[in-house]
Amino acid sequence: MDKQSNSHEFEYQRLEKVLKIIDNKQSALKEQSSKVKEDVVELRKTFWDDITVNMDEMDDIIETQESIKQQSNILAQKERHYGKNYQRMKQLERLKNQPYFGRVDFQEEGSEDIEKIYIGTSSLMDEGDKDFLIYDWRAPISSIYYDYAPGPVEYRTEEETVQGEMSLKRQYMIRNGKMKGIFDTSVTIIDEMLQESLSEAADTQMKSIVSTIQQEQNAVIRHRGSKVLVVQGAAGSGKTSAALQRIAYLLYHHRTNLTANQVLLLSPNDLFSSYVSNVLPELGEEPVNQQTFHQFVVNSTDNALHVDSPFEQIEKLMRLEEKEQEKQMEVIQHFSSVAFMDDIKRQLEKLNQSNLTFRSIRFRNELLIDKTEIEDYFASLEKDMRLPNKMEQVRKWLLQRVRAFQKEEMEKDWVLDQMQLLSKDDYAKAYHETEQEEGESSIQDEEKVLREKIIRKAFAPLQNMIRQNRFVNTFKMFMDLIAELNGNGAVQEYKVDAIKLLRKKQLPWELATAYNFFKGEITGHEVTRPVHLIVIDEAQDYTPFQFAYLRYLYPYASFTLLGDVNQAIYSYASEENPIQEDISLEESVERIELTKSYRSTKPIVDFASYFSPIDQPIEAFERSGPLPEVVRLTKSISEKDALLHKIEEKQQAGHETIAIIAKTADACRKIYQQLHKEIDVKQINEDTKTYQKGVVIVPVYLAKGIEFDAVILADASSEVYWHPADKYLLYTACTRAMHDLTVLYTEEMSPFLKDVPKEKYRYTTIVERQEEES
Ligand SMILES: Nc1ncnc2c1ncn2[C@@H]1O[C@H](COP(=O)(O)OP(=O)(O)OP(=O)(O)O)[C@@H](O)[C@H]1O
Repeated sequence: MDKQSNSHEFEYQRLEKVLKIIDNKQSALKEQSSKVKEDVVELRKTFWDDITVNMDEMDDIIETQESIKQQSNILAQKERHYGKNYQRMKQLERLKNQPYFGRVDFQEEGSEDIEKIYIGTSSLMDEGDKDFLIYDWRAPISSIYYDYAPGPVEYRTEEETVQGEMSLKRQYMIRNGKMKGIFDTSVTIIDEMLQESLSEAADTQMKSIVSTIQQEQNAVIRHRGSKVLVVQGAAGSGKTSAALQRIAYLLYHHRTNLTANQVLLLSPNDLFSSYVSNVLPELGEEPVNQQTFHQFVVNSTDNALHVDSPFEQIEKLMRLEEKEQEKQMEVIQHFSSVAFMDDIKRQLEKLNQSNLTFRSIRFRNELLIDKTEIEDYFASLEKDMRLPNKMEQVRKWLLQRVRAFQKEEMEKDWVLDQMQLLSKDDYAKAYHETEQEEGESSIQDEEKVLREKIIRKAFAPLQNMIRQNRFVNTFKMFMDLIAELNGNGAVQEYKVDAIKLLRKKQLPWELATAYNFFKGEITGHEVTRPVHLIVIDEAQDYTPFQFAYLRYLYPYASFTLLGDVNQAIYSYASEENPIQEDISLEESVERIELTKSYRSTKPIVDFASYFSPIDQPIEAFERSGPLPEVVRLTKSISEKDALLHKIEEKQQAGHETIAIIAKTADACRKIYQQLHKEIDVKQINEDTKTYQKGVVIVPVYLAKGIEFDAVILADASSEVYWHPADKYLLYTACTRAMHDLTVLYTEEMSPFLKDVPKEKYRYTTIVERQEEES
């Protein structure tokens, strides 16, 4: 082994050398960029100078067009070049802070040489652009760093599997370009770096985990093969982190056929979206299209509808009495199933063979085309044609009919009346138009132009209405479908209330996906952009119907689903979700399980594991911390005082992000009312867009996917968390804590907490502060 190149001295010198090269590259790039910028400015200024505009003959026109095109191409090329330089500059800036974080010495089978592979967030070549000084973490060879300890190793490239021997594996802690630590490891990735990273305080933005990716996470990130990858991962096992790294990995490896705008990342709420928004840019990638499923549904539904959110659904449900709640759950489950989707398909089949509900077409309060005429035309179309194709025919036919009306309407008096209202400018334009077309302009020609203009404008809304298929009343047909539903007593009862809501143009969440599916099957689904990769985080919160809908909309896209069956907070809504093992998906699906939990300290993971609703392996990363505290509030202390006391305690312990988690928005509001005059505290609701440090009050379902230094669970009494579905909420709430967990209750603790052995937590009773202090 080459002792010299392993010495720390060598590493310090190398770091200096690499930083110098980065500096040089930056200077060169700056110079190049300012040159390109000057070129762009100059080219924009003189764009027309190099073009000879000649419109005399057809040949001249073509030549002129050609030369404009060429000139635009040169400009676009230079602008692209400038954009690329800018991106590279940002990459170099990041490398300056931390050029690399790992090194492996690798000898390929059959080769004499041992290569020193340094790994960082992006690659760097030497001055002559011959050798890699740093390999991008996504390069094929970099995978051995994440997958192996020193010894025999292999990695896959697009073409082959390369085998060899790893003789050294080293980690560097480099901050602001300064070497802070060097660690050699003989097992997989050494824990020191991970320990350091996990012991840090919670941040308002998620960090990339590129330097400490674990082997099982690497399998998720680099997975290829099946079109659907399902990741079941314990709370805090790095699912979201791995999902974002996977997107960065795929964008890097499929540069030519996958761009950021072809990726759709579905996240649980806006707060979460903002929390993770920094990771991809930090990895040097463009942000991808990120939406909640609710936004996704709203975007493709009728503008006039109010679509309830899943949070409204859960809140409504939690407000109901036990018996009513059971009924409503039954109803929601009915509408969440793939069986209901099949019902809709059957209903559509029937509609296709009979008729749809159309709206008559009117213009200026006059009936232009009666709905019965549209019905007759629809009925005359070939029976076997699919509904969206029939609708296209109807659309074309209607537009044709409208064009004929336009001609008739041209001569009417109202057009003349409107002409009087036109401006001088309009008249002047009409004059020029006719002059250009006819050579000279006559009053009659001008009037014709002006009449056409008025007609075009007047008919535009009608044409839009036809293009947007508003001549077919999908919403009314959907209401009819709901009204005619068969189903058990609960569904029958529900129908009545649902119809009332629908009449008010309010779409309950349990019907929202179904309506979009129904509507899309009639008028065509609004899939505006090509999407090649869909990543669904918190996928356990999707109903089978919702997932089937996405698969149906994007049959050619690859899917990565990440979730945790134990955090199925909508288990109220559906007993099934796409993360479950026994869910049968049509095609081949590969599953990866992440069992190690990184977020919380070992005592917190151990504590929560006793009330995880489903028996799933979870292993805590060895990080110590205080035992969770379970506190009974006696009658002598108010909730307000108890909370203030606990918050102060956490602040004194140095925690910066402290969450008071309650079950419902109502409970959060009450707590906020009690505290906001006493301390600086923020209430998080559905509309909260950004995550801030400090003390926050948040309902469990909005704390999903996020983490806090300390969590205080406001009221874990038996009357709050009692239903089997509450167990998921309790588990989700407690696993948000990184370093410190406190659970308060009054009178009797939740039955789920009673399953935790006493030695797994500190049990205290809170008494009034004055008493305690005296
Ligand atoms: N390999 C790793 N290196 C450093 N930190 C990690 C690693 N894996 C996970 N973490 C950290 O653990 C925490 C939890 O990660 P993440 O939020 O991705 O987990 P999750 O599985 O999505 O959690 P949950 O389902 O409970 O919301 C984050 O702070 C993340 O940075």
